Amino acid sequence: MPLTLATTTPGEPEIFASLQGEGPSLGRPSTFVRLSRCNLACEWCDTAYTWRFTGDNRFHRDAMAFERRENQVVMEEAELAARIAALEPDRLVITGGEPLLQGAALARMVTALNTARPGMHVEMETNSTVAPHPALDLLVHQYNVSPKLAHSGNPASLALLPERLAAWAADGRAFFKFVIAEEADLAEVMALKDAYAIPGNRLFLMPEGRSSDVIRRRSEWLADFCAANGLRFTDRLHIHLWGDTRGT
Ligand SMILES: Nc1nc2[nH]cc(C(=O)O)c2c(=O)[nH]1
Ligand code: SF4
Ligand SMILES: [Mg+2]
Repeated sequence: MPLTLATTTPGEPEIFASLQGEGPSLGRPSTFVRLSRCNLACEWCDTAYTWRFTGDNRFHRDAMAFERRENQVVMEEAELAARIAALEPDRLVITGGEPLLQGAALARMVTALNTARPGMHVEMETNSTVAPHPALDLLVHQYNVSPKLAHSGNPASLALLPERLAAWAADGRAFFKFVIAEEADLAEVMALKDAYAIPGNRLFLMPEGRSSDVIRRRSEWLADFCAANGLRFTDRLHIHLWGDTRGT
């Protein structure tokens, strides 16, 4: 089975070289691949074009519906590996949507990539709910794990899976990245940190926002909270640089 990618414009797969805008690798030149589909539905999702297709009426604050045909493109693993190998960065960020939903195909793609371009650093963005396919797990250097809090609108029974959270907490490759919109979200993070013994040096807080202004406003109190509690702060560099646009 090939991979289903998101698109920048109809028919064009979302594969691009940029700077990692979030988390422990912020600022590093990286090639991004965005896969389509997600098993969650966050109210403030900034990539709803990966999952909120016509007929899907799960709540989203923009209530946008996307035509599946214009927003998905299917690609063979070898073709994707060749496109990544042809770009400059020696780091790959696989994102979505929820990329681990396509774990077996991703394992085949990264295996091909390792032949075409040995030494690539492979970083995976995930919403925390899907166990990595065992073959893929052997090929990933870093996970950026973003469990979704109550303000995402997802029921905790879908978004916060104890077995998964415990597994990520125990994996030194996994960096947690919580999206924070309100000060009320902080108590929820601290409870998860305690419950799963997540070390502060692997726990990032990131302001929710799709514009520089909103991110800046929330950063003021969020950065103070991080400093006072031994947690890491991450900006959303790509939003400041390029705004909320596909392919950046
Ligand atoms: N530059 C850049 N950095 C990112 N880090 C995580 C991203 C994502 O959408 O998962 C992302 C993205 O879309 N662009
Ligand atoms: S988990 Fe990520 S891709 Fe899925 S709905 Fe939430 S923010 Fe969007
Ligand atoms: Mg994003």
